[in-house]
Amino acid sequence: MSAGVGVDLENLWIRFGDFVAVRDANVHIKGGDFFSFLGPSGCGKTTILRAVSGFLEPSEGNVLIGGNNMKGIGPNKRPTALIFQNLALFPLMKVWENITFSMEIKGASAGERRKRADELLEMIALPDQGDKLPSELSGGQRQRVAIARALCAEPDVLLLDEPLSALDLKLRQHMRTELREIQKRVGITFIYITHDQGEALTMSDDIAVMRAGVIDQIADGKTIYNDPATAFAASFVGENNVFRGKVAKVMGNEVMISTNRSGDLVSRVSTANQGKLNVGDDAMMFIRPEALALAPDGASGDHFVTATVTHEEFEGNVFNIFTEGDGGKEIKVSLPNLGQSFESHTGQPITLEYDSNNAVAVPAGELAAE
Ligand SMILES: Nc1ncnc2c1ncn2[C@@H]1O[C@H](COP(=O)(O)OP(=O)(O)OP(=O)(O)O)[C@@H](O)[C@H]1O
Repeated sequence: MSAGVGVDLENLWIRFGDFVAVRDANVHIKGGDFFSFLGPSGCGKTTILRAVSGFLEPSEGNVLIGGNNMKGIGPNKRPTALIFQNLALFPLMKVWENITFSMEIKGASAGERRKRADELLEMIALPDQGDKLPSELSGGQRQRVAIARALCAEPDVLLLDEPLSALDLKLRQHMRTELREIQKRVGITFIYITHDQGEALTMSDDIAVMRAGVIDQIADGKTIYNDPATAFAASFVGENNVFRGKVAKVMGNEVMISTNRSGDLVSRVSTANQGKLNVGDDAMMFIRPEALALAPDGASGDHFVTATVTHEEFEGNVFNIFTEGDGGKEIKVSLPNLGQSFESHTGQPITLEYDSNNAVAVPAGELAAE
């Protein structure tokens, strides 16, 4: 088992002509971690992966693998292996031959190759499947074979470019667990890129949230979900309700934000922004649908929002109430279904309460597209 080799991006800039695809990225990926770059299409994730694998030279800055600067080192000389969405297994080769293709090129004997293939098949939980053809496996099994093939070359770092996106939803969800388990077993560094927040949250030790070439936040999934650093991170990862306004008062790590429609609201300031929100600043407050609750009649104060219910839906595990709130923006409330009866509120005004610890304020900024 490898101790894991770290990867560092230092002041990395990547330009295509005048277009800046990656802007001053600084990332430290710990050896043996499962690290994800998460962001919408076109934000620069693949470009970063290409710079790590050596298929692209950065315009400025450095890529370090295991502390070694990779400048001028070509892709086949780097201790990395890359897995794409398109697996490209050789259809006429048996599974074990596919897995050990890199050894065959180096002249390893059939006996050695078979032994290594069997070890790797064990690793990906597909023992006894080596003599099949790729077409005799399921999509998820083929994906695991592609991983085994990449691992056979004994990379220090495995780079995965949206490897699950061609699979159907159920399989994709199942493969998250599989991938994470394989990564723990081999103990090498995985760098994963995805636009799917569910994948990033379930598998990663740490996540870099990217927006238009810029890394907004690097943290573990729980921190990004509960304590986002920017309006983009708050709105891209998970569902969130946003309230816009100006900071009316600063009270330690809390602020009071005055909004046009909902009055004054009190919120915790996200950790990354503590001390940075001042009176008069444009701010955004985010509250998750599950952090809002129906308030008892006659509630008042600054932990309450009033809104009019537009429609409701029953989703099985939760009952969703959609309301028109601040500036006509929709506010969603998700109440857990604990077997209680739900009274319809459609068309009625309601009051929603929240705990200021579950609300988070950041400077006003760009929101993720809906
Ligand atoms: N060779 C290139 N020449 C010019 N522009 C490029 C080149 N490669 C990428 N880009 C641009 O750089 C930006 C980032 O591209 P990149 O492929 O890294 O995005 P991404 O986040 O991986 O998106 P997706 O999830 O759609 O793959 C895009 O706007 C893309 O058009």
